[in-house]
Amino acid sequence: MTETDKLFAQPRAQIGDFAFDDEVVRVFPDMIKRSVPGYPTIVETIGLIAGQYARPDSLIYDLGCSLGAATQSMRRHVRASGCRIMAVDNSAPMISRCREYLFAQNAMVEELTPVEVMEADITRLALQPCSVVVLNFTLQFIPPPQRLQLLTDIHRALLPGGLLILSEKLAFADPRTQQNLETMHYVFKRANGYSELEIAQKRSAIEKVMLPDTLEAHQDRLFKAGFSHSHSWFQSLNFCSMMAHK
Ligand SMILES: Nc1ncnc2c1ncn2[C@@H]1O[C@H](C[S@+](CC[C@H]([NH3+])C(=O)[O-])CC(=O)[O-])[C@@H](O)[C@H]1O
Ligand SMILES: O=C(O)C(=O)Cc1ccccc1
Repeated sequence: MTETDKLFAQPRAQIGDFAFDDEVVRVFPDMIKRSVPGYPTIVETIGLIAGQYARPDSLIYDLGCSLGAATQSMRRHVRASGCRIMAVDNSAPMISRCREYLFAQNAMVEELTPVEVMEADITRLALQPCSVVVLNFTLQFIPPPQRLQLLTDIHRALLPGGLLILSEKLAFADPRTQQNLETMHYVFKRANGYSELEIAQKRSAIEKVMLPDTLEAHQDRLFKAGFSHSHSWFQSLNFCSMMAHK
């Protein structure tokens, strides 16, 4: 069983930068569900989309896999023969718990797509030819100057007809839109039991390490990286998921 997220419940004298350490890993499933509107739908639908685009005998990457939620969904939906999923994250505690969860899934469900779990920095990975790549709320944690290179590397590794699924928190150029959706995101968190203090302290912790782009910036960058076509397929408040075609 996973714990309830109370990480930011007590007042802190100083708020350090948010990191995917042991403390966060212990509460992560609860934290992400209560913080990201639409997360369960996005995870389930990533499985469906991957099932449609996975080619026989090809690789699927889940980059910044955390506890492997998207990987678990894809393993249930991908039916193409000879496919293998590579789940990658650079947080050692995430990776070790991700392995436990996937092992538990093996025992419960038959005919799952095989997975390899890897502790690595995705900006330094030599990507192999693949049919599907998932960046489910990962790109927003990559330093902005490295984002185009990562997408270019992903585009190069994708096979013809390959697909990138990219989910992100969005920023909005129009100040009223930004304000409205940011407020509604706080309303969502309040409705999920987070206090004003928890919301404010978490905000300070992530503001320097998680830097959202606008949808337009994402689409321009995807185009520059070589993708021929991209569009969003889901949005709940300021959280969005896109697909980009090779
Ligand atoms: N350079 C990097 N290399 C590898 N991993 C990284 C790097 N930078 C950050 N990460 C990893 O990216 C993940 C982002 S969480 C993804 C949720 C998941 N996709 C999910 O479907 O539940 C999103 C969130 O917490 O909002 C963390 O596990 C980091 O360790
Ligand atoms: O909590 C937030 O405000 C977010 O924007 C999403 C989030 C979810 C989990 C870890 C870091 C950020």
